[in-house]
Amino acid sequence: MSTVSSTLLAANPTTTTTSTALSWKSKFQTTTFAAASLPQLGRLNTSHRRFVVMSMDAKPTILVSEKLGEAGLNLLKEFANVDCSYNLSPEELNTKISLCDALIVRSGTKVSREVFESSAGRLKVVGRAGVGIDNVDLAAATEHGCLVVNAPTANTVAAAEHGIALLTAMARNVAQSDASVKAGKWERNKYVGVSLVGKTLAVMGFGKVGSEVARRAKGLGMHVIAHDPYAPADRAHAVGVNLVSFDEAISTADFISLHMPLTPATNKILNDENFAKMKKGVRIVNVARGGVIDEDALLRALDAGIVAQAALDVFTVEPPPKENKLVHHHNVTATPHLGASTMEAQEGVAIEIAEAVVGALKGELASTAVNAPMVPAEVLAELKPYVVLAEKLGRLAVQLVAGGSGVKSVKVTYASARAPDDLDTRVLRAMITKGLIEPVSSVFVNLVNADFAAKQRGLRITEERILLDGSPESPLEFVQVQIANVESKFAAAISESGDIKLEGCVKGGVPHLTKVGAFEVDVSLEGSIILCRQVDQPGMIGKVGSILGEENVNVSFMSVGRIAPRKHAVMAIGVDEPPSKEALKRIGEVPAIEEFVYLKV
Ligand SMILES: NC(=O)C1=CN([C@@H]2O[C@H](COP(=O)(O)OP(=O)(O)OC[C@H]3O[C@@H](n4cnc5c(N)ncnc54)[C@H](O)[C@@H]3O)[C@@H](O)[C@H]2O)C=CC1
Ligand SMILES: O=C(O)C(=O)COP(=O)(O)O
Repeated sequence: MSTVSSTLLAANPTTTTTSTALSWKSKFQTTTFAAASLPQLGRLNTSHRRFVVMSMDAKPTILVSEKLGEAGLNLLKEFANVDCSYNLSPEELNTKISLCDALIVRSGTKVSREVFESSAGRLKVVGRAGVGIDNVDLAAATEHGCLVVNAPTANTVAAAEHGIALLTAMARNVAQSDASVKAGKWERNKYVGVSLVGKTLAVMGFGKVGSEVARRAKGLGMHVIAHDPYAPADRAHAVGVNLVSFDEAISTADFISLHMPLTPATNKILNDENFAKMKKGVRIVNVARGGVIDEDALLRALDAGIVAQAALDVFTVEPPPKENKLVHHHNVTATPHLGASTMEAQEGVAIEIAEAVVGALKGELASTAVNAPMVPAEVLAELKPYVVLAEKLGRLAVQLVAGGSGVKSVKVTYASARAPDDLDTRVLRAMITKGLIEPVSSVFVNLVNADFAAKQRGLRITEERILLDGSPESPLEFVQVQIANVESKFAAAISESGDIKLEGCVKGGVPHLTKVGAFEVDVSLEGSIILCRQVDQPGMIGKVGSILGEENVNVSFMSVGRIAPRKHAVMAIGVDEPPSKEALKRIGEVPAIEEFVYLKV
């Protein structure tokens, strides 16, 4: 039996059984869901603990477009159909992608906007088997609700070791002299190198790789400084490194080693202006990304003798064109993007990315998500019933809006005894957004694209916290959703402030609706709901209950909230199956009922 956790990264549900969507499944797929893991599937008779959805193919398809370590491939194959197709042209990739639920790439595949557009919504996860995600159009991924995960740790040491290999090889002309010996020459005077000990190395980007390079360079007796606007000074001090300004780093260094990501801010950060600030005879190592150097400017700096040597693992265009002058420059050592290419790193990266991709396809939150909030598994487990509550409140609230009133402004209030930094509401906000948008549009919304989807619709969601006294044992006491400046098809849902207002909480792990407008109710959000406003009087529950009974609708909960005896009251009725039109008509005809609405949960 395979179980699927309720997912936050879900595909648009094509099945009608669930509101919080499934992951990669389509309505043709056979999957057995454990009822307990999918509370949103509705109330199940205990004799029907499983849902079975018929299928043509029970496995998702994962396209692996570049060579991946065997151990990772094996993990993928246990869960999915794996299509290893290397060296695809962009057109071939665009064609294939519409048949794939996940794509795994390294640095050689450009995952452009066209890839996401061509996938027509099927692609749910892009796994980058490595660190740099500059080859993935993250904005397009997010807009298409596609999660991007990377494998940020497994190749750190390999990249750092390659940096050191290039540093030492460059200083001692290893590549050039090797070529010379192989050409039958013996040029001992030509290849006199420079020493590293006592020299200053500037590590540009003091992250995982940069700090490992620094550690190793100190072992070689170098004086190491670093520049990284975001790195904490104490982490640098722990390695015996001083963080300095960009200008100080590049102007005092004998060697510069680049370890920052390629971003708009670091693009061509080493340019003519900055080469001019460097010590004459500086040596440069780049195992980061080709794009952080203006390659034409580097060529000019090499020719002018400002840069004595460069060792480059990465290039703006990979592979670089055959006639690339940098590659052929006698003072340049070049390797074909080998930083991560050790047996150990490739196995590690493959396992790291396979686990992340499979987890994401199963609907789990990835801890290496690049374009979605990373919520630790234990926090998510605790928030799980609130996640369901959040989506249901959004879904109910939007159904209360009268046709023609555009929803533009939503306020969400979280009441909790937890300190604000001890309660991560991003997931809840995303799920409320999902609930608000999905019933009234054709888009699907998940944790990845919720904020984007809201913004695109001009939907402003503000969040407020009510800090309660008491025990912070449960993360939330209640959640309120208010929609401002709209009319409601159920006038009683309008609160004193003029907004549609719903409030809910979790009781015994089950989400409950506890307030509609100014009326307190208590109905478990497991089936669907009928809300009736009536003049409070004896016998109302019986009347409506018997109409539903006669129409064969199972009532799960009934609750009446009133302002004062014999005044207006709101009755909330939980029903297991949708009532027929006839049943609803009969409820509307009960004389004391002033208005009613049927809401799908
Ligand atoms: N050649 C290869 O095969 C490999 C290349 N890489 C490249 O190395 C880069 C670094 O990898 P990690 O250390 O794992 O990433 P990381 O995210 O741990 O470190 C990057 C560091 O760069 C810093 N940074 C950002 N903007 C900066 C700026 N303008 N100036 C200075 N520092 C800046 C960040 O604060 C961060 O500390 C990756 O982005 C990737 O492009 C990584 C692995 C293998
Ligand atoms: O992890 C990175 O950022 C790398 O540059 C490694 O690239 P690769 O997976 O070897 O194509």
